[in-house]
Amino acid sequence: MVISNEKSREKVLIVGVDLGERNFNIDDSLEELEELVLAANGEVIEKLIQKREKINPAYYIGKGKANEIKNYCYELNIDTVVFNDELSPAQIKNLENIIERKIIDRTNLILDIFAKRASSKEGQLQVELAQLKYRLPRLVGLRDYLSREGGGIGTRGPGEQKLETDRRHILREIDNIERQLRNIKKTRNIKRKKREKTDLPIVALVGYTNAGKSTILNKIIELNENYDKNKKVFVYDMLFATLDISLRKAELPNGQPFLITDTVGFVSKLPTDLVEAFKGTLEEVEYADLLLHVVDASNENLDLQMNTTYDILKDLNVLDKPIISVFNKMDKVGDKKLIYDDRYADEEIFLSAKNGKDINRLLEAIQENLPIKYIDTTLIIPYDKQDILSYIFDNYNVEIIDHIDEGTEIKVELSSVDYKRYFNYIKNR
Ligand SMILES: Nc1nc2c(ncn2[C@@H]2O[C@H](COP(=O)(O)OP(=O)(O)OP(=O)(O)O)[C@@H](O)[C@H]2O)c(=O)[nH]1
Ligand SMILES: [Mg+2]
Repeated sequence: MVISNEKSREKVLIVGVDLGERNFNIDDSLEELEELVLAANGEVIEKLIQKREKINPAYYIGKGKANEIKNYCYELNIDTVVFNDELSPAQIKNLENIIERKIIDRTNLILDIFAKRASSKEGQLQVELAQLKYRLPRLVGLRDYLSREGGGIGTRGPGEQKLETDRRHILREIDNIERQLRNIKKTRNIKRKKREKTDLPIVALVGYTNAGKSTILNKIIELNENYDKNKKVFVYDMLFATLDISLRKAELPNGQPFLITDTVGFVSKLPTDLVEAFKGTLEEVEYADLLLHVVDASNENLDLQMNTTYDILKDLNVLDKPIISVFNKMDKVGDKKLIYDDRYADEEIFLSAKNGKDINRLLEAIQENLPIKYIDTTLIIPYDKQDILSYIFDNYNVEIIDHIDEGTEIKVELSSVDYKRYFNYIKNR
């Protein structure tokens, strides 16, 4: 049980149904639900499991069990009851009528967490859209707490703003958001085209929620900021004027510049609607040259979490990219033997994001696995720089365009390292 000192946490009772399915462990699943509740600023006071042959279409659980929950809520001073699956509008309404507490299902809970975490404009719009679509058929069941100020879990939009409750307003808002998203997509395609011209390799961090993706990203950026103090790498700043903020600049030990992007964490039983909604933000994964699959090695459900991530990556059609599995939080593992089945990784690396040396090892692993990219470039090499010209002739297929006053004009596909090295000689840069 989670003990919290924060008085403001909502008191939550969680409920799961065990249908005895193979490959499904109700205890693991509820443990994860408890972590999700915590992430949504709730505190789990009690858990209930009901074994059933099938889900009750009217109440999800049995009607008798619902009455039992009502009593628990009264005795334990529970604010909110969270169910481990998505509930139909009718189930929510019926449960509310009996239990007389706020009823939240797994989908709504996950939407709530995503609403808190979405940071980009697009991510926020996508979450809000998914929330409004979820809410539309459930307005009757969700009663008055939806419109209440500070209604807690399940009532907050991105940035904690209050979500719309009027049906006609919701429909108009859905239209409005969909239009905004179409525009963002257009802009993104234009930006991507610009980026493809410079063609820096992209590394995407993917993995289960709480695995340590953002921590690793921040450590890599920090390391690079330390390098940057001694080096003036104006090239980047210029490139970055045209990039999304979700893509950050970094450099490998050999000087190769690359872009790195964080993604939203995956969770199991991710509602299908939300997977669709998030395909947009996960689009960077589709354009990545290498995936860092971050896993929390200290988590009991390591294998389940890795499989969940791989299922989503399979869905996105990206399993053929180079993948490095990063087993993070090794400081918490101790002597425990890790049991998992990692079919898709090209390399596995074990580390602790908090350790700077480990981050250096990770950068080396990226360097080894990152496919080299070549960039179509036109250079003008001054006549007094014959050494550069001969280096390029020795290492590339070169097409001589012209001999002009400033030097020899050549066309060549440079590796990104050389692109950076000879940046000063690029024509019309
Ligand atoms: N002990 C330990 N804790 C870590 C390590 N790396 C990250 N953490 C902690 O794990 C928690 C989650 O880290 P995040 O970087 O936010 O995880 P994330 O994968 O970005 O999570 P989502 O954004 O929710 O998907 C934080 O409290 C980190 O401080 C590690 O190597 N060791
Ligand atoms: Mg994160």
